[in-house]
Amino acid sequence: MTATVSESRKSGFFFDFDGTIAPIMRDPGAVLPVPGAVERLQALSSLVGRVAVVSARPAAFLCERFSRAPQVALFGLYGMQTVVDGQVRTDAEAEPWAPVMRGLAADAARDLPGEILIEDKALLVSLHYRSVPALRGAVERWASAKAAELGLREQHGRMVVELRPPVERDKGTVIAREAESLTRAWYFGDDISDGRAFDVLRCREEHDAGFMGVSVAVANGETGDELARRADFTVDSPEDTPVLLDQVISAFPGHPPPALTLDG
Ligand SMILES: O=P(O)(O)OC[C@H]1O[C@H](O[C@H]2O[C@H](CO)[C@@H](O)[C@H](O)[C@H]2O)[C@H](O)[C@@H](O)[C@@H]1O
Repeated sequence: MTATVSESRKSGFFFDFDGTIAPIMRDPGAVLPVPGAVERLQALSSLVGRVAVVSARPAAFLCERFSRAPQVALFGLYGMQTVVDGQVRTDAEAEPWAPVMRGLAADAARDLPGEILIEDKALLVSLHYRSVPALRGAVERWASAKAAELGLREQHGRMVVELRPPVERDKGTVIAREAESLTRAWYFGDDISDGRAFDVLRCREEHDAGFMGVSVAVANGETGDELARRADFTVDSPEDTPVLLDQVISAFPGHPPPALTLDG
């Protein structure tokens, strides 16, 4: 903590959304940040050089959830979307894939059982089997075949398989770029895709003696303990992330943590 406080303007805090600062629920559209998370991120953003949310959610969804934290940077669809001056910008390399992804969402609706929730995020299609875990194998086989047929990338997550365009964007590439000018970077995540950000921080540390990366895993039985074993710290649930952030915030002189509120 001291190392971060002493180089606060060259420090960054980066957060995954679902399962890290938001609870896991059956209906993705109903998810809000856990109580106090938005306030903690906003408070941090006035103390350090960079605070950002790096998620597979669309940037527009993140804009709604973080409207009360205007200094927090938002990266959606694994970095294929960014928000600049309140406007969502989509990666020029990814955009031409929109028709392919539209067709894919239609194929999924036609081919997969009705219990599979198809989340069509324009440039990313998520196939959720949370309500019928027994269909995991069938969904994964369908997704792999489609990825091979259309030249797409597969990303596995918590009771979900996602398909996306083959562009070089993931949580690791976002963190590598965002942390370039920083000497301290913290990343909080709960899922397989967050491992890429952990890797980038570890690699940068190995090659840059002046850099310190801190990986924080939010434990859960679905991802297993692989991410937690690679983390510097582990918290037990998304609700515990604001508690850890309180410790970080209170390490800054004259900055007691903000009061928890119940509306996220
Ligand atoms: O990068 P993230 O912010 O972690 O987003 C990853 C995916 O999160 C969401 O799915 C997960 O959370 C859902 C809501 O709690 C849950 O129903 C689902 O089973 C989880 O996989 C989101 O719906 C996806 O679009 C994101 O890709």
